[in-house]
This record gives sequence, structure tokens and C-alpha cells, in this order.
Amino acid sequence: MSIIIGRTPCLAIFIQSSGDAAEKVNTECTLASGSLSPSGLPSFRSNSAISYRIQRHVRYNSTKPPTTTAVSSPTSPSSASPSSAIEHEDRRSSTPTPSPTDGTEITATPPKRQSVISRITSNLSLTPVAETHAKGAEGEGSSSVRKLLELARPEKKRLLTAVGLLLVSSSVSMLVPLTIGKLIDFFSTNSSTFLGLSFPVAAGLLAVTFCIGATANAGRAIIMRISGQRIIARIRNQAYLSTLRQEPEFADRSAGDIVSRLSVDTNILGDSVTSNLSDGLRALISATVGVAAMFWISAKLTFVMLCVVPPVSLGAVFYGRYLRKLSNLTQEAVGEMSKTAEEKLNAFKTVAAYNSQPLEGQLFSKKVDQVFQLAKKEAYMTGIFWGASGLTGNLAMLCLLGYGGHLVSIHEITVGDLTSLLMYSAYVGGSVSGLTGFFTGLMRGVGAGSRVFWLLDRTSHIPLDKGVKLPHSRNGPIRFEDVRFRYPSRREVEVLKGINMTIEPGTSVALVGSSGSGKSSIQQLISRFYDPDEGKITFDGTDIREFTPESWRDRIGVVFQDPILFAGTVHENIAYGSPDVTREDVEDAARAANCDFIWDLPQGFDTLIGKASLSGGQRQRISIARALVRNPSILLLDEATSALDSTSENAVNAAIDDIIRQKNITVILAAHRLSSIARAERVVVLENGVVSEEGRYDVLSRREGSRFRTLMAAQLLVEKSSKGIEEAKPESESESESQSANEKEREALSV
Ligand SMILES: Nc1ncnc2c1ncn2[C@@H]1O[C@H](COP(=O)(O)OP(=O)(O)OP(=O)(O)O)[C@@H](O)[C@H]1O
Repeated sequence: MSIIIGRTPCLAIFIQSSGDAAEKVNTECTLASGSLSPSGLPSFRSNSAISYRIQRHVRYNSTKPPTTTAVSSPTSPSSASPSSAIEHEDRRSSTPTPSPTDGTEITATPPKRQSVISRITSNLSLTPVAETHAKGAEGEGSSSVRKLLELARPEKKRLLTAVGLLLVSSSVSMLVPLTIGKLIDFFSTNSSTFLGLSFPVAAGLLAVTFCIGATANAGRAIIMRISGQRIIARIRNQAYLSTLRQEPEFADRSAGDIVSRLSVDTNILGDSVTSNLSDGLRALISATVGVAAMFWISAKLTFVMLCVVPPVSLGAVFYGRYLRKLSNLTQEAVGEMSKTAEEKLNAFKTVAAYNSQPLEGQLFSKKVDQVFQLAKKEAYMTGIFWGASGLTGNLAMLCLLGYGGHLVSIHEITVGDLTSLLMYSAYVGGSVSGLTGFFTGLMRGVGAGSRVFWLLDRTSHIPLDKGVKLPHSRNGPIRFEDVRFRYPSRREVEVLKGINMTIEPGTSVALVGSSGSGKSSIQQLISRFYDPDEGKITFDGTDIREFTPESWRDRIGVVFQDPILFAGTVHENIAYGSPDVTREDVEDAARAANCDFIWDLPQGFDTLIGKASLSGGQRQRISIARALVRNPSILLLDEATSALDSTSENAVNAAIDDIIRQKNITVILAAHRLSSIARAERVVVLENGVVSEEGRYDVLSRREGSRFRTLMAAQLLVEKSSKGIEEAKPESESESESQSANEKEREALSV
């Protein structure tokens, strides 16, 4: 008798309202008569579920790591997937009212579905709105839908199985309205048979059928979700690999945005090709079967229902387009927000030292507000759209009831038939809203897809695999031939205006010049982080652009001004980028870089270190060891001793002296400190983007009126004043050491 208990609320709610009732019917039927709907009634799933995913991710990005709460609706097959409580709540509160007969345009057989996709494709214009660095690469928007579907191809077998299971579960769930109608007639007419069988046999058969439906539905949900996650994992890996292949400038500039593409957009994309596709398919089947069943029960009544379709369909198309635009804008705003947070969290100590927490809070809040404003727009649109479609659905239901009641009174149809018809119309309405959700979800997927595909398809300005491999045995001079260069992000300023110089192999050169004169830029060009705009840099007579960047960089050891260490052991940090080196090699390199402190660490080379768990000087020496362990032919030192105290500086300089003396590594050092500059065999002075002077240190420093002499005099004054501070500590050993280290320079300059 549980079936009878179950039918009452179903009917009552149908009559009350076709829209909100739909979900209630779902719930009531399943809760009250669980055996009636084991395979899941139509989901009536709002596209706001997807919308909430974005908002949820916004929350992840701003405050907490992603978590999924396994709150699943007891009724909706799609809710077999984990979803957050908020998502669930929203899905319930904004449950769409099924628009009863909206199926003619979208309810299509597979070929028609193809035409829907083609229509979408032809209407797309996928240039992301604020994609400043993506201009030109976004033109192939229409191919995004194809790419989106292609993503699902490796999962073809599994997805086909899921579609098979979907067919089974949908067919079973479509039996429900018919069964309820027949049950009403069975009990109201006191008939001896139910569906041509004795009642217990028929009930048993139905129970078995529903169990099969439930199993198929569970299988479908599991397969779809796992395939979706597999697709997301694949896209993430590919997109991250593609990012790593880009030129460094790209990642520097767009880190926050890339992270957002890798997390939020890939999720939307994965959902779009699995859950969304599956929901769309289920909606399509339900709508088709539902309409067919309605025609079979009463063609007249069905025609009445179908009158409401056109306005709702038109609204859905406009809504979908608007949503896609909004989705793109939201993703970009989320990217900006992540970028802001990332930058400030990376410089947390600076923020704290300058008591800038309130200011930073405000700045971030502005970015959050931009995301919120977009979400608000979406909320209004969604509310209006679903409200309107709900009203249409309810009016259609009223027509159906009025006219249907009349047909019952003249005995043209039975009460059971009317009930079945009402249920089918709710199913069809739910399916149509599901199709709308599918369409808008697809639009979101296309929007997110264009951002992810752009990342996947982007070709680096300095492709890692382009060129010939530079053999390790080859060596020769590095020559700058009229090199001109502007940073891509600041095209208006020409940093290098025709640099000409030759650096012989095994020699050492100090690049000298005032701050901003282009010393680091020259080193970045040698590293091929950028390419010159004009002129060329050659190695052993060959333009370095002809070598693969990988093989070229293999020959270079770089020590940056601000050394970066990664979370890991000291050994891992020194061996970073040289996976084949032994512990012995690492220790030798550490010794050469004067990293004595490592032996005093609790676990020596196995001590875990992080970004900031060592002093600046220690970090710099580890990064020198990292450069040396590669056994480089060229060593680029960018202010390598700038963070060191006098003792460490002398120790590192001694190591650099050794390297220079051995004459098998070309050393190019950008330096301000006299003690570093004096070690190089040759000095190149940069001014106004050109080489203004070059020569031996002692020659330049003795030449009256030379630019170098003026520069060094100023530098010596700086060093003298800092020395004065150190001299306040007479017991310091560093005093005597650094004094002797700089004696040579003082004498030479006679300032
Ligand atoms: N990534 C960048 N994008 C745009 N402009 C840059 C970039 N890096 C440096 N510049 C500019 O290029 C010029 C040269 O900078 P560079 O870092 O090469 O000078 P530098 O001589 O090494 O200075 P310092 O001695 O202070 O380190 C400067 O005007 C600087 O503002």
C-alpha cells in the first residue's frame, strides 16, 4: 500500500503548481514510495548548479581549499555526484519550474542535436573580453565546441556504456507516470488485473524493473563522474605542461590567471563534457518519450500543452548567450583576484612590515566585489529567466487541468490517464529545463574551454624544442652584434640600443653600470628568457636562437639576484635541474660555493628547507652551488654577492676567483660591488643602452675622467659608509677580511 500513500502527495502537488511541484513530486514520490522511483525521476536540475560551482570556486580561491561535501539529493540522478551543501541548497531553492511543452525545438533526435550544436557553433564569437595577451590566438572560437567534444573521445567506451545505462534508467523512470495512472484506474475501478497481470505479480515485476533502473542510474552517475574527473586531470596536466613550455615572461605576467584557468575553467570544462552532456542526453530522452506518451494518451491535450513552447525556447537561447559572456567575464575577474592574493601572499613579510593588511584587505575586497557584481548580474538573470519559465509552466498546467478535467467529465479519458498526462508533462517540463541547463552549461563550457584551449594551444615565443641541439663539446666566444631590445610589456622603452661586445670562452667579464642600465637584461638575453628585437647573440659563431633553448640553457649556470629555493632538502635544491648528479657532486659544488654551513645543519644535506628557512647569504650560496653542480660552460652571476655580509662575500668571491682562475668557465657577472668587479678580467660599462667603455679593471680605473672611475667612486662612497657601520664592531672578523679585500680597489682608484 505504500504506492497509494505515495500517489497522494504527487497529485496534490501537481495540482498546486506545475513548476515548484516538480521537484516536490520528485521528493515526495521517492520518499513516500521509494519503490516507485528507484531509477530517479527527471532531475529538474537548474543550471544554477553549475553557476554555484563557479561561486564555490571563487570561495576556494579566496578563503579555503576545495572540499566536497557528499550531500546528494535523494531524487535527482545527477545529484549522485558529490556537491557542496551550498550547491545543493541552491539547486533546491532555485529549482526551475518545468515548462511543460517546450520540447519541440530542442527535443530532437540525435541528428537534430547535432544541428543544435552546429547552431551554437555558428553563433559563437569566443574572444575573451579582457584577454589582453591572448589577442589573435582566440579567433578559432567556433572550433571550441568541437574541441570540447573531442576531449571526451578517449573516454568513448566508458561514456558509451554510461549512455547505455542512461537509456535503461531513463526508460524505467518514464514508466512511472504510466504506472501511477494505471494504479489509479486499478483502484478506482476495482479491476481484478493490473497491467494484464495479477496485482502481486505485476507489483513484483515493477519492483524488479525499478531495481534495474536504479542500478543503471547509479552506474551511469559513477562512470560519468569518474570520466569527468579523468578528463579534468588530463586537461590540467596538458595545460600545465603547456604553461611550462612558455617563455618565462608569460608565466611571470599571468601566474594568477593561469592558476584560475587550471583550476576553475578546467572544472567547468570537465563538467560540461560529462555531467552536463549526460544530463542533456537524459533530458532529451525524457522529453522525447514524454511527448510521445502524452500524444498516445491524448493528442488533444498534448497540443494544448505544446502551445507554450516557442517563447520559452527563445528566452533560453538569449539567456544561454548572455550567460556565456558573463561566464568569461567572471573567470577573468577570478583570475585577477587570484593574482592579487598570490602576489601579496608571496610578499607577506613586506605586507606585515608595512602594516598594509587593511590596505591589502581593501584591494582584495575590490577584486572580490568585481566577481560578486558579475555573480549578482547572473543571479538576476537566472531568477528572471526561471521565474518567467515557471509562470509559463504553471499557466500551461492550469490549461491542461481545465481542459483535461472537461475530457474526464465527458469520459473521453480516465482520471488515471489525466494523472499520467500531468506527470508526463511535468517530466517533459523538467526535461526541457534540463535541456536549457544543458545549453547554458555548454555555453559555460565553451567559455571556459576557450580559455583553457588558448592555454593548451599557445605557442611559446621561444619554443623549447625548436632548433638544433648544442653539443656539449662545442665552445667558443659569446658575441653581441648590434643587439637592440625592448621588454614586451614595455615596448615604449628601448633598454638595449645596439650592444656590441665579445666574451671569449673561459674569460670573465663584469657588466657595470648604474641601476637600470641593462646588466640583468643582457644576462636574460643570454639565458634566452627573451630574444633581441634586432641584432643577434652568437655562440661560437652561431646565433643562439638556432640552438634548442633546452640544450643552450644546459650549458649555463645562473645565480639570480634574488635566489629562489624550493621546498625540499638541501641536496634536492642544489641538484635541482641536474637529476643525474651524485651526492658527491652536490657536496663538491657546495664546497666550491663555500656552503660550509650545510655541514652544521641538523640533517646536513638532507635537512628540509623552504623558501625562507635560511639566511639570504646561505640561500645565495646554495644557489651558486646549484649553478656549479651543472658543470656549466657559462656562469651568469647577477649581483650574486649582493645579499652577503663581508665574510660570506669574501668566501663566495674566493669561490668565484677559483672558477675564474681555472679558465674553463666563461663568467659574466653583473655587479655593483667593487670587490666583485675587481675579480673579473674585463669590465664592460653600460650606459644609455650601449657599451660606453670596456677594458681591464686596473686600466679603466686609472684612466682619468673615465665613466667607470666616476661610477666606482660613487660606489666606493656607498661601500665606505656601510663599512663604517661594520667598523662599529671592532671584534668582528669580517672587518679585517673585507678591508684587505677592498684595499686593491681603493688604491687603484685613489679616491
Ligand atoms: N620584466 C621587465 N619588464 C619591463 N621592463 C623591465 C623588466 N625588467 C627590467 N625592466 C626595465 O629595463 C631596464 C633595465 O633593467 P635591468 O634589470 O636590466 O637593469 P640593471 O642594470 O640590471 O639594474 P640593477 O643594477 O638595478 O639590477 C630598467 O629600466 C627596468 O625598469
